[in-house]
Amino acid sequence: MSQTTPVFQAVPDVDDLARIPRDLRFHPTRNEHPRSLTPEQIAQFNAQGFVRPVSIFSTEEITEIRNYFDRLLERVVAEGGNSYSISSAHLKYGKVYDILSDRRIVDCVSDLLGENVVGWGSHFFCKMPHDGKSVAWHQDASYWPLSPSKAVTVWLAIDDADVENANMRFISGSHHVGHLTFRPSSPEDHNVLNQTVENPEQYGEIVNDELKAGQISLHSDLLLHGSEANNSDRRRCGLTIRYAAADVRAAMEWNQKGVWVRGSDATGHWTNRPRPAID
Ligand SMILES: O=C(O)CCC(=O)C(=O)O
Ligand SMILES: [Fe+2]
Repeated sequence: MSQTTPVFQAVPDVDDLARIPRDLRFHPTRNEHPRSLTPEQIAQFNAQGFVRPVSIFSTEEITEIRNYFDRLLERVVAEGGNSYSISSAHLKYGKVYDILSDRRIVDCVSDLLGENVVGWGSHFFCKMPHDGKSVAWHQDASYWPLSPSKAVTVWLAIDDADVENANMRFISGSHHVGHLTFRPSSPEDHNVLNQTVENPEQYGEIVNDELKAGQISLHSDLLLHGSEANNSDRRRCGLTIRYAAADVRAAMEWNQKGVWVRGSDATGHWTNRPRPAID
């Protein structure tokens, strides 16, 4: 297997995505005996499209992760990157691979996606104080060359995230309405990504995803969500970690991003690269 890390666009071209046939319907979770989540949390995921908050890392563990991220960000900025440019990080940094494959996180994800799961994405959304960047209302599945839409994002709070420093916000129940129409974001949106769904509140109520550092939320790839600009003096860093059921097919060579984190991938579609040697 090649040891070179392929380079993937964090945000693929809209026209390229439109050419890929995708089944973007919500697939409810049926799991009578969850291992880590409660039956109520499974029901909440099906009804509302998210589960939150779930405590994963202790104060000591998340402090260590935060210190690691601080050093990584310094390195990346010195090389010309920024606080949003660290993506597909599990293919480059062993420490991020370890978080993506952490048993406690994977137990929760597997309760939602089944016994065979790949982890394929890891992207830091680090809002520096007053950096002016928002994340416009969007559905993750709209950005991804994956089908069917059986994918879940774990948002790990590296810093405490709350209304003051612009936590992520969900539109409860919006995962039931299918793939929504969006417009290309305009410069005034100051969007980290490039799609904007208008009038989100017509699809459900806004829920603030306030999390303490070390906690996660999990959301469906069809759930409408976003976040406002961070107008506080506190940083708001989250690590988004993306998972899919192993029977999901990826186009644009995104299968190369996937590592097996639970069970197996009988078809060998996902490349399952080894842990990167450097942290
Ligand atoms: O961190 C944010 O504010 C948005 C992250 C996001 O869009 C996601 O987790 O899918
Ligand atoms: Fe998202």
